[in-house]
This record gives sequence, C-alpha cells and structure tokens, in this order.
Amino acid sequence: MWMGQGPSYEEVHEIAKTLEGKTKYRPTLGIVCGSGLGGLGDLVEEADIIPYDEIPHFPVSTVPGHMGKLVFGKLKGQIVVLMRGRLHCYEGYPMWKTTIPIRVMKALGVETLFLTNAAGGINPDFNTGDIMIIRDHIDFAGLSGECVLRGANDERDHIDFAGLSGECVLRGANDERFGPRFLATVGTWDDAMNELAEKAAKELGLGDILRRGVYVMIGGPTFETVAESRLLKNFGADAVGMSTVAEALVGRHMGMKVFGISLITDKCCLDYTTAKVTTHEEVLAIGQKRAKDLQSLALKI
Ligand SMILES: O=P(O)(O)O[C@@H]1C[C@H](O)[C@@H](CO)O1
Ligand code: HPA
Repeated sequence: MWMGQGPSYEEVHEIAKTLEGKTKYRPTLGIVCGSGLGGLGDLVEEADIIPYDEIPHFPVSTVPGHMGKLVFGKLKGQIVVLMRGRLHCYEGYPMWKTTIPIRVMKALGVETLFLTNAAGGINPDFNTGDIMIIRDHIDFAGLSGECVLRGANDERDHIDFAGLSGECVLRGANDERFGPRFLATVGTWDDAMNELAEKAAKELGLGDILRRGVYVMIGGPTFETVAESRLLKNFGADAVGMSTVAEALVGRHMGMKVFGISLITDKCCLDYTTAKVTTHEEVLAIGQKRAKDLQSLALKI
C-alpha cells in the first residue's frame, strides 16, 4: 500500500498515458514558466495546448500570470513540453503536489528541465530587470522541516520562520522507482547548461544584466520583511522566490538534468530607511518588460 505523500508511481504514469492520448509529441525538454514569463508559450510551434483542469489528478494554477496550460510542440525544432503556469505551495497545495507535473514530464520522456522564475534581488549589486543564472539553491523548506519557531528579532520587525519554511518536497515514503531515499544535492544545477546559458546571454548582448547566484525558496505568499531579507542575505542567498527549488529537487530525484534562470523583478529591502513595498503587479510588469529578452535567451539556449 502506498504510504507516501503521493502521487504514486502508477498515478504519475496514468497521467502521462492520458497526455500521450491527447498529443503526438514526445518531448525530451521540459520548461516551467515563472510569474509573467509565460510568453515563451506563444513561440511554441504547431502547439497542442492542454488546460490543467482537463488533466485528471492535475492541480490547477490559481495565481495571476500563470495560465494553467501544458503546451506541447516545437521550439526551434526541439520537441518541448512547457508549463504555462506553475503551482506554488502557498496556493494551498502540499509541496509534493506542486511537483506532480515534473514527475509526469519525466514519465513522458523529458530528460532536461529548464526552470524559470521571478525573484527578488537580495544581493545589493543586483538590479531590477537583471537575469540570474541559478548556480545553486537554498531549500529553506527542506532545511527547516516543520519548524514553527517564531521570534522577535528586533523591536520593529519579525522573522516568520514558519512562513519562510514549509516542508521538503521529498518528505514521505520514498518509491525507489522514482529515485533514492537520500538525494545528494551538490551539483543540482547543471554546469554545462549554465555555461551554455551564459554564452547565449552574452551573444545576445545581455552580458551587462547577466548575474550568477544562489536562489533561496521561501514558502510565501508574503514578501519578505526587512529582517527576513537580511537573514536570507546572511544565509548566502542572492535572490529569493517562492518556487523552483522543489521542482529542481524532484527533477534531480528522477535523474533529470536541471538548469534555470531568475528574472530579478524587485530589489529586496535591507534597510528600514529605504524600505519599499513589493507587489505582484510590479513583478508581472517587469516580466512583461523583459519578456522579449527572456524569450530570445530561451530560444538561443
Ligand atoms: O512562479 P514564480 O516563482 O516565478 O513566482 C514568483 C513568486 C510568487 O509566486 C510571485 C510573487 O510575485 O512571483
Ligand atoms: N520575494 C519572494 N518572491 C518573489 C519576489 C520577492 O521579492 N519577487 C518575485 N518573487
């Protein structure tokens, strides 16, 4: 009997089989579009578009900027499946549920996973509109487990440790047919693909806005307090977001090659005197502004 946090190996393959009945494409590259970055989906040629709510057992996207459609087709001749809309833990889904599509991608034959996201810049040298190649990550959720610690950090602010964390996506019974119980995460982000992405960005003239750095995943949906941004900076993070790491871990759990980029959509505040409020609308607007560059970059990669 399956005792894990789901989905079972059989369920994943059942979903894949349903999808194979709806499209002729057999993709080897999977792409996840971050907030406001779904425009890449428009470039997929001869597309078969399948809304999440037409796929049995599939979670649906509820966040503005995430359409909730799987797009199968060709990108520069390469057969791809693209998630136009990702799933986040803060939508109310348990972490494992947000990564069902990644498990399904693998069952469909996907070997390489390209993850994109919108993120806040923690590194003070980063600017809004920069593109960061993800060199490494911090799985805040996995590091902290089910911690419910919450403590005053100074008089004006707080660190919501529980809110920052969540749960590791690989928690629960492990089915070895997916991957190992204990996953080594050194080298999660593929060096060769990162080099390729860097070369592509430079060739496109995006060298000046290109960064490399560490992405930290928090649970969300709250944007960081000043105290939390300082904490994340001290942890060694360059950018912060509410996704991506769980997908990368599940991808690696199943032996996929993983790489990704973050679009820096806002600068996190490290100082009370200059602190300003971040909004999702602002995140989407920067995504729109950089849409063409990101699409060119993805195509070149
Ligand atoms: O799906 P991503 O990680 O790109 O979305 C980010 C994090 C939140 O979902 C949202 C905040 O604006 O953008
Ligand atoms: N924090 C967390 N997630 C984000 C941010 C941020 O500042 N910007 C876009 N996604």
